[in-house]
Amino acid sequence: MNNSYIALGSNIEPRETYLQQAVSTLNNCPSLTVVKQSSVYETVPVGYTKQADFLNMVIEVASSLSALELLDLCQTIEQELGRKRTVRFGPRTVDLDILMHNQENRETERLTLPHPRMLERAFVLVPLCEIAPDLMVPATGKTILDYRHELSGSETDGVVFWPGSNPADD
Ligand SMILES: Nc1ncnc2c1ncn2[C@@H]1O[C@H](COP(=O)(O)OP(=O)(O)OP(=O)(O)O)[C@@H](O)[C@H]1O
Ligand SMILES: Nc1nc2c(c(=O)[nH]1)N=C(CO)CN2
Repeated sequence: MNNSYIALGSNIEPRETYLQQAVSTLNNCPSLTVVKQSSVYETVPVGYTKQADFLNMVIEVASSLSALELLDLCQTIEQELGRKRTVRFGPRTVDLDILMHNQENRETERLTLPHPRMLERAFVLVPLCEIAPDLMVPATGKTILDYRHELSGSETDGVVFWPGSNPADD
């Protein structure tokens, strides 16, 4: 079994529905189980800032898929849910980024692991820290909680708990 973490984001309405559809489509795949899911957070856009706020969350999945098979699956789901690639870092119905796949470290044209921007993104680290604070980041000797502590107050201020989304409330 392989253990992976996936970050989900949406900033085109209905944002919450897009996130839920992506999670249930993944969970319906026979080769994959969603093991944990974070709360949803509303987050200010990072990078290309003239766009609507995002909803972001992170999930942990167990699967028999290789990292590239998981990337294929994530890209198929993005396409099914109507994602159009126009502006780099721009608006999207749903974006699925593979953050980590086991403790794999790789840098290829199609796939870099861990995700190259995950450790500087409050919209990733806050939800990831909720479900995996003790997860070790390959080749760093540091945990997600360590990186979460390194975020500035202004970065974490842009990540706000989205009411009603805590899976423990179900
Ligand atoms: N860990 C990864 N997870 C998902 N895609 C990746 C990863 N590493 C490299 N890629 C490649 O990045 C390409 C661009 O992805 P995408 O369009 O989702 O980028 P983006 O969401 O605009 O920016 P970002 O990658 O910073 O979130 C994909 O086609 C994919 O091949
Ligand atoms: N808040 C927020 N900002 C972003 C996001 C995102 O998911 N959330 N995704 C980006 C490209 O993947 C660029 N900027």
